[in-house]
Amino acid sequence: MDVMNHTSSFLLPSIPIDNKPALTYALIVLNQRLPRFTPLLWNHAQLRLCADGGANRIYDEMPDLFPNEDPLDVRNRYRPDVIKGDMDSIRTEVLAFYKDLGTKTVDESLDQDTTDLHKCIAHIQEITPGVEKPNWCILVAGALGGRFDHEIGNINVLCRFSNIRIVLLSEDSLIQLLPKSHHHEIHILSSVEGPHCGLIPIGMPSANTTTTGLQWDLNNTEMRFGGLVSTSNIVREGKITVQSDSDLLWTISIKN
Ligand SMILES: Nc1ncnc2c1ncn2[C@@H]1O[C@H](COP(=O)(O)OP(=O)(O)OP(=O)(O)O)[C@@H](O)[C@H]1O
Ligand SMILES: Cc1ncc(C[n+]2csc(CCO)c2C)c(N)n1
Repeated sequence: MDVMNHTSSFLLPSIPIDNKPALTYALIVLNQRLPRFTPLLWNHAQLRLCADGGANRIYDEMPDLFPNEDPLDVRNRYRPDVIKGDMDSIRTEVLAFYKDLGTKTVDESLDQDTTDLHKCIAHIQEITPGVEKPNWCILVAGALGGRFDHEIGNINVLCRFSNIRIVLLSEDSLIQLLPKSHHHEIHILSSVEGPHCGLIPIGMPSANTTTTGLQWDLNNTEMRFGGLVSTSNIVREGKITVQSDSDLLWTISIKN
């Protein structure tokens, strides 16, 4: 089985040249308080989208992250490529501001069956033919914490688009899906992440998961909700390996 490599190098100010795998990033900003490292993610990304009210966050909160600069300069510098959603949360003046700067806006208010995050991922899929390839990765800022139904909706997007690398981020943790189709090697950047971590079966139990590099490794272990799920685990080595018969969520704490 092929190995899929993972590192959180998007949390570093500059991505090391020898970094493997070398990924191309897109960023989606959600309608939650911006993590402090959002400008970093923005600079790494080739494509930047706001999900509906996420545009208010860029408009209101990016200037707060640069207190010594004129807010207008900051807003002009951080211009999203696309704003997409059902457009019930973006404020009129924010929409007008970014339209004037040339941002593409897509109003999908007729679709009340998928979330704004889902709409943004589907949009990236439409305009980026190679996004399912393993060298693409979509970063989602503001996906965790806040309303529980939104969090679960965001996690459901990981399952719905399980063929695309997607990383859900908040100020203090990240979540990604480890598909059962691969063995996984997670290269830990201990300056920015860990040591707290978790491995969680999603959608169905896992009959068989084996890991190395954790304080409480799994050894052909069964995990299921109502039984064992691996929360409050601790990263012990620089490389974590995971193999499982089911898709799992990997989560690790982000240092501040
Ligand atoms: N509190 C939150 N926690 C996690 N994600 C959130 C939260 N609030 C918004 N989001 C994410 O940001 C996206 C855009 O948010 P927005 O508030 O514009 O959505 P919405 O469609 O108006 O939500 P709703 O109608 O359910 O309140 C959502 O689709 C969701 O993915
Ligand atoms: C069974 C079911 N539950 C909830 C919704 C509502 N909903 C889900 S996504 C969405 C859009 C949010 O921007 C809305 C309103 C639905 N349609 N179907």
